Amino acid sequence: MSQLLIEQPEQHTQPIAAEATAPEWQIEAKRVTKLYPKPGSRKEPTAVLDGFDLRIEKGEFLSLLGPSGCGKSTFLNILAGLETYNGGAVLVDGKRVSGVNKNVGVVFQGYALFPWLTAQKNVEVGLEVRGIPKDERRERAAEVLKTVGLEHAANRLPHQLSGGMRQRVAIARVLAYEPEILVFDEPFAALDAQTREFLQAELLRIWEAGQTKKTILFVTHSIDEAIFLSDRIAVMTKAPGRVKTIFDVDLPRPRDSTVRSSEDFVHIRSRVARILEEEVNLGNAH
Ligand SMILES: Nc1ncnc2c1ncn2[C@@H]1O[C@H](COP(=O)(O)OP(=O)(O)OP(=O)(O)O)[C@@H](O)[C@H]1O
Repeated sequence: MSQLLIEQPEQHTQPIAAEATAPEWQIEAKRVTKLYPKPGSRKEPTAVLDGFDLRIEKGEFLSLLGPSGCGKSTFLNILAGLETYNGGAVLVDGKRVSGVNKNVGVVFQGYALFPWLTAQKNVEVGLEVRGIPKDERRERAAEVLKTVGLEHAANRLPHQLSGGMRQRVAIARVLAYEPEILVFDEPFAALDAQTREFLQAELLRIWEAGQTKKTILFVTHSIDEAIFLSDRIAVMTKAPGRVKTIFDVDLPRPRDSTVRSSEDFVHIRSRVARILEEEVNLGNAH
């Protein structure tokens, strides 16, 4: 008993108010290092991430911006359990990431749909590998296709869908198995500007309507996309990447496209652009 008291003294002395307001970190990256072998050399690896620190709260929408090659996708892949890392720690719900976590859903830029399966079946397949019974699979897939506005296209094959529709199927597939965390790697980069803005608004609508908000890590090259969507934006340094500056996006929610022309939006855009340009220019100087 006395040992227990010695090991946990803070729990008895912390004020209750401080405990109630302490953020609940769902994702924690602490001093993460990732090395890749240099092409042509086995001995000298290159650091892609070095001292990468980031904390994301439960239910938060955080975007990651940074110069090309700074390690954004690398971190996303580490978080999803698709890549290993060499130093530091990446924790999800306080547990070290080791291998693919079924609580993390990933949406990539390429739609990665099976071309021979209908939209409905493409969504169902993700549920099948998770052992969901057939009837429930069918029901859930139809439900999420409705959520993303594609119930009319459920029986179409991917080649019969536009790029934006295909990306909505990819999002539906991930939403169907209800992960708590969603990670997006430039999901709208290949789409035309109009479809891109439409899907950004759709993504916000779906996320804001969720009973329990999912935690989102969103990798993008677009400052406007990051501002429109996010609670916070983390700007990375050039490689070896680490988080350089974090911006709070204090724009009211729910957001619609009118927010893009607001004074606050324009103001934060210039602040983020200045920090990002510093890094891009540093990269170009070498
Ligand atoms: N499997 C790999 N083996 C060796 N090097 C790799 C591997 N994957 C990525 N890299 C290198 O790591 C660096 C970071 O890549 P990453 O894709 O994470 O950057 P990024 O910030 O997402 O880039 P972009 O914005 O251009 O998509 C790049 O120089 C890339 O060439």
